[in-house]
Parts: sequence; C-alpha cells; structure tokens
Amino acid sequence: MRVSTAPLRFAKGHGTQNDFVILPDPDADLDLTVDLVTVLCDRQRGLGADGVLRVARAGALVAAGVLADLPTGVAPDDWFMDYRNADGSIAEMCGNGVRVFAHYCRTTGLVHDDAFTVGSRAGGRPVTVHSFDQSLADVTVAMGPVRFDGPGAVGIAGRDLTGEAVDVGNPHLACVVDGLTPTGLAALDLTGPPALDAERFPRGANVEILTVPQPTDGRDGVDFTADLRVFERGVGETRSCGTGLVAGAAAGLRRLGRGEGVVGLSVPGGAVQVTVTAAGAFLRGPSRLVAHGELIDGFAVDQR
Ligand SMILES: N[C@@H](CCC[C@H](N)C(=O)O)C(=O)O
Repeated sequence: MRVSTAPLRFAKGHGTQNDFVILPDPDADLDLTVDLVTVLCDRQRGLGADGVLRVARAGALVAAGVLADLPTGVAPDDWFMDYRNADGSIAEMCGNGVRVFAHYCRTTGLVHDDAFTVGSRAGGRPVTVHSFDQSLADVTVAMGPVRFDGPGAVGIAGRDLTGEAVDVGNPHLACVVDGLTPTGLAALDLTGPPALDAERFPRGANVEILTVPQPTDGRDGVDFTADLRVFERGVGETRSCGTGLVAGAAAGLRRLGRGEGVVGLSVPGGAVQVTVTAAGAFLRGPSRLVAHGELIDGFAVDQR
C-alpha cells in the first residue's frame, strides 16, 4: 500500500450510473494494490464504486512496470485509463469509464482539445467531447473493432441462455432473448453470478441480456432500440456497461441479419447510442462528475 503521507486525491463520477473512483496519478507513483482498490470501491468501508480509473501518463505506467509495453495506438504522453474492477482485478477496457475519464481530463485541464486519445490496455481509444461543464459531458468513444467469437451458453437468473461471444477489447457473452419484454427483463434476478464454461471463456466474461432490437421511425438517427441488463466480470450487476452495450448492440443487429446500424439502448442507469460499422463501433453517452476530494490518511487500514 502507498507509503507517502501526501493526501490521496480522488474524484467520483459515473457514466449512466456505472460509477468510478478516479485517482489522478500522472507519474504512476501509486501502488494500486487489490486491497486499495477493493476498499475504495466498497460501499460501506470506502467511497463505493464499480471500478477505479487511475489517470496516469502511459509512458509513466511503462516506466513503473504497471504496463509491459505501450498498447497499440497509445503514445507515451497519452493519458492512460488504468482500469480496475471493484474486486481489484484488471480489465482491458471500460467504455463508460473512457467517457468519464475524458470528461475528467477536459474539466481538470489535463487536455485542452475536444478530440484526443485515451489509452487503455485494449489500445488507444479516440474520444470526442461534444460538450462539457464541471458536472456533465456528452462524449463519443471510438470503441474499435467488434469481434464475434462464436456461440456460447450461460446459466443466469435461473435460466439457461445462449448468446454470442463478443470481444470488444474485453470479453462478453451477449444474449439476445426472443420474446423478452422490457418488463420481463427488469424482473430478472441478477444477484447471483453467471455459470460460464471456464474452458470456453478462459478469461471469464461480462454477460449481457437484451431484448430483440425493434425498428424505429429513424428519429434522432437511431435505427433500432433495445433494453439491456448486464452482469459484469469482477463486479456483479451494474446499471450500465459501455463495452457490454457495444457487444449487445452488435449481437442484436446480427440477430436481425445486419452488420451495421445505430442502436439506442436503455439500461437501468440511463440511455446511450451505439453505432456499429464495418470498421468499428462508436459509443455516445453522458458522463457525470459528482465530487472531488481527498482521502483521509489511514482510511485503508482494517476498519471495524
Ligand atoms: N463497466 C465497463 C466494463 C468494465 C470491465 C469489465 N467488468 C470486465 O472485467 O471486462 C464498461 O463500461 O465497459
């Protein structure tokens, strides 16, 4: 755990209620241990969050040995989103996290342009900040390619479901369920962990359940709408998951025999828009910053 006595600064934010503790650490000085992440994310002992976003220069993370190399499309001076799940595990990408990260960089003056690249373990992710103030931003993330990895099965919510394994930098199983209504989706019990075949999913997977996308009249440039819930690897059910929304949109379009389209998705935490093209996917949605603060020294010591 961190030995420095300087107070640990943080911010708190969320993207469609997928919430994060943001730790500014430009030179990657912080020893971001599993214990530190889990106590920060604990909703009783810490600040409470689905994950942690460390804000560091990519080159500093390489120098500190946190990253072995710079991922594709990431330059040493790029701001890198060092993402950790609430259980302390490392994930390759976080779509909602990138929106919140970009908002944080913009409001704190780390970045002075509206278009820049955020580093992630899955590679560089170009962002466009359409609008922002201290509290709210509207951000599009170029999420890169969407790769289908074949069919998969899962036991979840007392049901056996099949879906598409989808790689969006991190692994997903997106289950588009025939006949499922938004009300039926809302009634599912997602408190228990999904049963996944460990040989089929050696890295585990985030599991999405969604309704079959329905066509719209093209209003707001959206071709289809669907409702989605997600059980995240390393977290549990969250109110939104950006990479999961991209995986779900791509699987939903595929179910309709389409490789491209714009899907408006509703999740328990809000709504986003996903554009799937042959070249890659784009995720557009809100970011909210809710606090900037300082942790009290010793906060991470065993608390009872
Ligand atoms: N909430 C994220 C995804 C975070 C990582 C995920 N739990 C994993 O382990 O892959 C998002 O918005 O994409």
